[in-house]
Amino acid sequence: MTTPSFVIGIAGGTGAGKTTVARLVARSVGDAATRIPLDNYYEDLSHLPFEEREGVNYDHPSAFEWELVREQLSSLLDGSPVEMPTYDFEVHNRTDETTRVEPTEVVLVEGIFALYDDAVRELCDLRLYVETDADVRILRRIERDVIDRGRDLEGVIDQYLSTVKPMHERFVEPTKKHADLIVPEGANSVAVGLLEERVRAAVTGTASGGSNREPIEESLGDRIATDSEG
Ligand SMILES: Nc1ncnc2c1ncn2[C@@H]1O[C@H](COP(=O)(O)OP(=O)(O)O)[C@@H](O)[C@H]1O
Ligand SMILES: Nc1ccn([C@@H]2O[C@H](COP(=O)(O)O)[C@@H](O)[C@H]2O)c(=O)n1
Repeated sequence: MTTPSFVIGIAGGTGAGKTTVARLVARSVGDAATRIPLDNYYEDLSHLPFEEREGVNYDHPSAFEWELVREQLSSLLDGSPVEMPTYDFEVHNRTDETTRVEPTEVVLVEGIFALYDDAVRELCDLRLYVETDADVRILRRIERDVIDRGRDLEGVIDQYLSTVKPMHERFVEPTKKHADLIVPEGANSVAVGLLEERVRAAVTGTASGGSNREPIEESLGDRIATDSEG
């Protein structure tokens, strides 16, 4: 049985580069890492017709099934596999299928609200906030939503102005204060390289310290005291 030893939370605005960072970092340790995209945990809206699902505010924390996120992450950290929901952006709903996720050494939880929920944050050893300017993010999003998510330009712009932008400012950006590290631009090669080294060390068991399950005062306490003694 594998019990994950290193959990990374990757938050940031839409289009910031969270998924790209998570993919690159996960790839560097192959099967030893699992990605948990929080998008898969949008509430099941099967009870609503498509036209109503189209109008939902998907950038409010209440759009997510947090109980399921907490439950499945805890199971993985206890070494048990989970049946992760899957999401279809074209129909604004979960699919009927789930993906079996086995616990691995490294777990990467990524999504706009990866640092929002207290319990989820507590489960993370390293918390990242990917920070990219809003103009770059909207340009990336337009391209992605039109090409990959079956949206039209007018709809993407309307959604951005009515919910995505205000919710980002109200709920997503403030979670930056919970980050241990801020990653500029997304797939920033220096940051990704350092993260790759850190997860490789976690997998080979050579990592020293740096776990946030231990409060900073405890992990750095001696060094802070020594430094202040001059
Ligand atoms: N540093 C970067 N420079 C240029 N493009 C990037 C960078 N990081 C990510 N991207 C691109 O931006 C787009 C959005 O990235 P993605 O990882 O899907 O964002 P998020 O998961 O935060 O919504 C993708 O097309 C990705 O290839
Ligand atoms: N049916 C949905 C569900 C979510 N969204 C948008 O996805 C964004 C989060 O995903 P990122 O990969 O961009 O981080 C979020 O901003 C939602 O607006 C959607 O458009 N439709």
